[in-house]
Amino acid sequence: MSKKSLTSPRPHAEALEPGSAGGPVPTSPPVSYQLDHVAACNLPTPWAVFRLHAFVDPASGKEHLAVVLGDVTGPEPVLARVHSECLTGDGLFSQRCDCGAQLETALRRIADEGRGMVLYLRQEGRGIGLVNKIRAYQLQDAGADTVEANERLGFPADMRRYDLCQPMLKYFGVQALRLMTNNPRKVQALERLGITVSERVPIQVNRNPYNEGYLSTKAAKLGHWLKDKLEG
Ligand SMILES: Nc1nc2c(ncn2[C@@H]2O[C@H](COP(=O)(O)OP(=O)(O)OP(=O)(O)O)[C@@H](O)[C@H]2O)c(=O)[nH]1
Ligand SMILES: [Zn+2]
Repeated sequence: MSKKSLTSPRPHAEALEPGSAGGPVPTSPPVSYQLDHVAACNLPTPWAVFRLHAFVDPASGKEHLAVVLGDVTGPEPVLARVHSECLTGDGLFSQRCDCGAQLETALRRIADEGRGMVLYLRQEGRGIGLVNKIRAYQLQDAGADTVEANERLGFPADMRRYDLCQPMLKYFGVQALRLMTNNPRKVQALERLGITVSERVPIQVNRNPYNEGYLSTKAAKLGHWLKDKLEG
């Protein structure tokens, strides 16, 4: 690591507005996002051939994805996951968290039903960015928990925003979600945006020796609904 980054007073976060500091829901008013739908293609996976849609936020240049199966337009609630980017878990098989297993489970469940969507939001590391998440992991390797590590780096526990779900759901004509999550603040944040969450579907997978502490801290400090027993 360079001397400059070691002495940086506050690591630079991603270009997202700060949300709740691990509190109940983001307190700042929802931002009205204009997302551009740029392109769509087939996405063959082991479970189904999805449609992959690329959106761009013109203000920040940030790219977001929707992975869609079947006809999601209309009043029938859509089985959905709002997934925050985790390169280490989603792409590098990291066992430090449950993200990769949750993403796979969500896609598999949607394939089983033949209808649903994953909104893949590019807010890595709960909004602090990839390098800062690795800084946080370094602090966790030295004994901090996931919340303490963020705070020691000068960040709130969770900087994510969900405002950009609105234009994505509007694009597809989705009216209500059956949301796969264990995060009560995610449900509250979406409902605060006027998005109907008709059902919260638990998605508790891949508890292992490497993420045991991480999951316990999420339950204790971030209020996640996590029970000891895992689902399939
Ligand atoms: N800052 C930080 N971010 C992390 C850490 N572990 C995972 N993440 C990020 O956390 C996000 C996933 O959030 P989680 O808190 O695991 O889960 P959630 O999306 O709030 O809730 P679920 O819907 O139940 O999965 C991704 O953006 C990960 O990159 C960590 O130790 N520190
Ligand atoms: Zn993760």
